[in-house]
Amino acid sequence: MHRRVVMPLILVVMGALIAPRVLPEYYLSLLNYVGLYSIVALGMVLLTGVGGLTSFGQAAFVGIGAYATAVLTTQMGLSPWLGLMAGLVITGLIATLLGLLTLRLSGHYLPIGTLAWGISLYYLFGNLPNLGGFSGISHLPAITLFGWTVSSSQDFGVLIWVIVGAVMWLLSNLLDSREGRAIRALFGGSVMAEAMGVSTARSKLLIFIYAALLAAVSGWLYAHMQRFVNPSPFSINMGIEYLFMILLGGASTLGGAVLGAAMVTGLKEWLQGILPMLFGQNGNYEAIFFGGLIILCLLYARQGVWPVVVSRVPFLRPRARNLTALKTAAPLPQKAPLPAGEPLLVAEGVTKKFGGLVANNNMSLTIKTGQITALIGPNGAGKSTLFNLLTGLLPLTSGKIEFRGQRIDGLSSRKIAALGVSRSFQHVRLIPTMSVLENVALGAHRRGLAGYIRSGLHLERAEEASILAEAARQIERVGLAKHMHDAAGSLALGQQRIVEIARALCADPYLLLLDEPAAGLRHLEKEALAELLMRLRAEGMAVLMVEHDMDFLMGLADYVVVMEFGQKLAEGLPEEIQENPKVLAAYLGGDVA
Ligand SMILES: Nc1ncnc2c1ncn2[C@@H]1O[C@H](COP(=O)(O)OP(=O)(O)OP(=O)(O)O)[C@@H](O)[C@H]1O
Repeated sequence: MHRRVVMPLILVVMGALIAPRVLPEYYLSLLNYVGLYSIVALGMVLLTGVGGLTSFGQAAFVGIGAYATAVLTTQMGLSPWLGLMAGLVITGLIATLLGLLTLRLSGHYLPIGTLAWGISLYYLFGNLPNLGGFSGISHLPAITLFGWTVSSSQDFGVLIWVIVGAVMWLLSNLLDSREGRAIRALFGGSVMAEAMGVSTARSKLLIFIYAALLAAVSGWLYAHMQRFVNPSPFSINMGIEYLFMILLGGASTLGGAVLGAAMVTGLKEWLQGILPMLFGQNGNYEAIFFGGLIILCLLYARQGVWPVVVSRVPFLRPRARNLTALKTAAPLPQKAPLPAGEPLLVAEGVTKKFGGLVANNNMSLTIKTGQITALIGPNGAGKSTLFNLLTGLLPLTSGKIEFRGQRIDGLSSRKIAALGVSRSFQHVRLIPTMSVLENVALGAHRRGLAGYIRSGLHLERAEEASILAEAARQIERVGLAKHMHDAAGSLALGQQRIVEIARALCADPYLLLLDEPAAGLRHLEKEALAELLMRLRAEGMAVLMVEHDMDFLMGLADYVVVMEFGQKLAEGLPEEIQENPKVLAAYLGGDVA
């Protein structure tokens, strides 16, 4: 289970059992609302806090869950459980459709898209025939479960908070899995995640549907608790309030979702009582207060209140991952090494134009197994562009690239990664808040199979242990064992580059592409990196490396390709390149050694 959630989960379960017996009716009903909002907010942690997709429209999915059961139970006489099923199916279908339409939008266009459908669905609830207009549908039946009629606040307290506990457990397991790492990788954009073999479109759609389904469950509970539904609780205002909750509590933490739901609900109740007394008249003054609070929160506690609470309450602190299971984990299957000295990747006539600028002009390159090929050239020569063309990050303007005899130009970076090409980036792309171990484990994404259901139920323990064991092995291999549990962002930049190499190795590639791996490394660290690359070469791995450090490179590379102005200037053995007059003149300025 997710280490971050153990204590919050225990608190929730204890609360679910004890609170209904001891709390007065008013507070119990308030607590029930906190639970209902928590279910929605927990989904938003997955979607927004972890996945980075901001939605203002979650309240509309709560409405679909509520209206589906309201219609089926009052107009067709069906059981609330069938109402729940119908609500989930309808929500799933609508979320799939909306997700396919809006998740392609990036940046601020996505939140604007969610506003659009959030508002549309709200007006649909008020205007569709059979939904009772803006006065709504009443007389919903009670939920019954194995002879237990869930009707009093106490009954709902138990049901709601048991569901909150179950959702926290499912999400904590999911976040701690291979799929969870893929979701976290979405936050920094899709480039790195796709290069690690993650289908970002799939991950985005699935978390969108997951969050929508949780909202629908909350709507179902709400409808039967109130025995009445009308459109007002599903308006865009409520969608914004759900966002407030996770922002205040801590958008990327499950404990923060529950805390945020409690804070907003409690504060709103208190302010609605106190502010009219201060201002001498009724009005939505609490909205002004919340606006101010959010600004303060964004200024001074951007991670929300939960991390502040955790830092002051020792028993809430995350515990280090128990690594004993990794020692006995079965190794992941490995690709058989290829015979050394054979052409692995062949690029011919590769041209890339950015408008009028020709960044790569008729470039050709052959990378062989068991060899380290260096790609050098002055700044702006087109090396990184060539890297991006070889790894499918950019489409070619013309030319062809073959990998193991198969055309790969035109394939997505994810498909190219799946064939056995793994890379590091010129500008490090790690998830800074995630541990080194988890960052590296992301490299093995394609070597695991567990999906959302198995991960949520934590039925993938053996596979997860194998993935983490492989990540730990690669971290030890690159010499960063003592930083295994440190947050990747806390490492020096040079070390972060080495973490990227470990992550790339975790994919078990045939070809490793390293963009300036020695930049920022100290002398001893460079020596260790050179040793590692030589060992990889001896194992049959092909390496293509862009590097500016000539001392490091010339002692290591088997073959050097020199680029200038997007074209190949020269290629050959390091000693030939060091004496090539064209290279000396154009690039090395006469000082190669
Ligand atoms: N996405 C892009 N859009 C427009 N121009 C680009 C783009 N990417 C690169 N370029 C241009 O293409 C040329 C080659 O850039 P590239 O980054 O490939 O060079 P480089 O050899 O890797 O340089 P450096 O060593 O500084 O990283 C540069 O003139 C750059 O400005």
